[in-house]
Amino acid sequence: MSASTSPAAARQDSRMAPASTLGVLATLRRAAQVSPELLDGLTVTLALAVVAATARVLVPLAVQQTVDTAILAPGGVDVRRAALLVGVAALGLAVGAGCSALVNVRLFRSSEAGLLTLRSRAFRHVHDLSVLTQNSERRGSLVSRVTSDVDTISMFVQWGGIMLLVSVLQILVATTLMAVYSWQLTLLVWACFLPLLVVLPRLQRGVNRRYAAVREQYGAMLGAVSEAVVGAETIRAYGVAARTQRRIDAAVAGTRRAMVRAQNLVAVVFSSGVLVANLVLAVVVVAGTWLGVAGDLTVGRVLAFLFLVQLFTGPVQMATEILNELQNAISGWRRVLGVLETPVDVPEPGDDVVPSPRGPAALTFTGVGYAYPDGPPVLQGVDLHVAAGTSVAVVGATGSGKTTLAKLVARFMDPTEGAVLLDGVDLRRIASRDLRRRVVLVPQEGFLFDGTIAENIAYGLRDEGGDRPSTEGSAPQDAERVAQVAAELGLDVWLAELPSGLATPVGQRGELLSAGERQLVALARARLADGDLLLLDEATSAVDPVAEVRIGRALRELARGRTTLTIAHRLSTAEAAHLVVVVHAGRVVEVGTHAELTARDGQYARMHAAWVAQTR
Ligand SMILES: Nc1ncnc2c1ncn2[C@@H]1O[C@H](COP(=O)(O)OP(=O)(O)OP(=O)(O)O)[C@@H](O)[C@H]1O
Repeated sequence: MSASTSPAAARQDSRMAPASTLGVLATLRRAAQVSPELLDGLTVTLALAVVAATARVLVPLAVQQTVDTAILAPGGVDVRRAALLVGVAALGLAVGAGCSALVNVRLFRSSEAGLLTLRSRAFRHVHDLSVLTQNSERRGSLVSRVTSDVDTISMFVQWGGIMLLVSVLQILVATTLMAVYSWQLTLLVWACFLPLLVVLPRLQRGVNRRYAAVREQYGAMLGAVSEAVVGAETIRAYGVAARTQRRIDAAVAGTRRAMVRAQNLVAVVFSSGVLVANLVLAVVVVAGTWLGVAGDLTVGRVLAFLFLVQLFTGPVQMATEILNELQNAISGWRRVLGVLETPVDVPEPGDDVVPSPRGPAALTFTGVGYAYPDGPPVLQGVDLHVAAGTSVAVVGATGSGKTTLAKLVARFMDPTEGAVLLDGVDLRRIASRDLRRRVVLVPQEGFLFDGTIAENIAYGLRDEGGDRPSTEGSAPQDAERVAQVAAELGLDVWLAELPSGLATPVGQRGELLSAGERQLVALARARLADGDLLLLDEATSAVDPVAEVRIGRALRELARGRTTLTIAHRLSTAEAAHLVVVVHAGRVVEVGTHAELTARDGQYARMHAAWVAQTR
């Protein structure tokens, strides 16, 4: 659990202004608080950058001095002085290059360290956000905040920030030197550049907009292509290849159009920079010569001006480009800081924490109500007691609130009213490490990771310390335990049929296994996790009769001796449970044994009669 997710941190976060409303400086300040490494040794880096920028002005200075005081010296060419000046300039340039390299290395180090902290804090926080927030926030955008937004920031921090500084410094130093040589010519140079300074930022914003359109079109193209690949079977089965092709062609054409539009504008921006630079050179030559003839300017100074103008053009163009990058980085920072500020809605207990030791688990709902954010109540006034070691089947129409009930027990979110108690203790007072050890949820579609069956089962292993499940399962004792639970659940016959048994790869999300086989792996994983309270969301997907028998056997074995709450989609599960709970429109409307409820003329009796008529 990261420091940022403690209740105190969350409270502190909620007192601060949200990141999305912060100005540029405030965003940078807060970013520096989150990643203090970014400021490591910044003063030295800045000093080195100043030296590097100043060193570049040495060439024009040396040219002027060499021409005016060595080549055109009153007593004839002074070779020694010329050599000395060139030597000093070369030395200065070498020192400048060294400083520049050091600046890069130092910036790279501090920014990598800072961004590592930022990325890992953001990732851990995303992980700590409730399942609810992750759903509503769209997982994709959360992932992009942790990856591409941090990359945008990284681009700016590693390159843009310092280049902006160096560019501005270079412009200042070059202007100062130009002013010393000739204020008239300096004014002329600035007069030529000013329109560019006004127009460039606008053009640059246009370029940004057009590149945003390119990214959008590119995303649409990727979406169309990947959908066609994933849905290849359906496309072939329905003979809609031509239609799909047209969609892809349109997306490709859209990307091309957007790209051409963006590139056209880039060409305009680039050419206008070159045009102005050349224009300024011409102006300097003409005006410089004129001033020279009038006796106001030496040959060396005119030549130095030509070099200085070169030093001026690059930074002007670069600074506008970097200012844009700064805008992107600032919005990236705001988004990442926004993630860090999202309060954790299932906070860890504070001082009121109560230990929850292993052992038979009793579950109680007292006056539980729940509404999803901005939604109507989906559970109301739920009172229920499940005795330790018993099995409960929750039944009800689709959308009645069964899964929500189970999610509250797993503490994916907290009830908006009332409380859920484990052995009489409110879940909000139980440390998540204890809760995860005691409550194990088997979702309808257990997620399988790319790896072998054994590795996937081993996700159920817990470290001795408690909460971190082991993913390797490679230690000999782990492999033994994996094989043992597989045997206990009666999976050895199935595993023996597979080419590599437990070492069989499952593919991404388990796509190499059938739906029934994936369930078997998920059940073995839950068995290894060995909780006291089992939450089973019964799979609705149909499996073949052999798999059905295997799953049934594994389920019975898994549930033996544990408190079990099953969201039952098959009424046969309800028949076998100790207690049946009927949920209707968010309320518990009937509770009793199967026999009791069928004897009543209630909702369960009607559901059961309909099911019997359908299946038997
Ligand atoms: N993440 C969510 N955000 C907003 N509303 C939700 C969310 N999940 C479920 N709901 C709503 O809550 C209600 C209860 O849903 P729930 O999944 O608990 O029903 P269920 O009985 O498990 O249904 P099913 O048998 O189809 O799985 C539904 O109206 C559903 O639309």
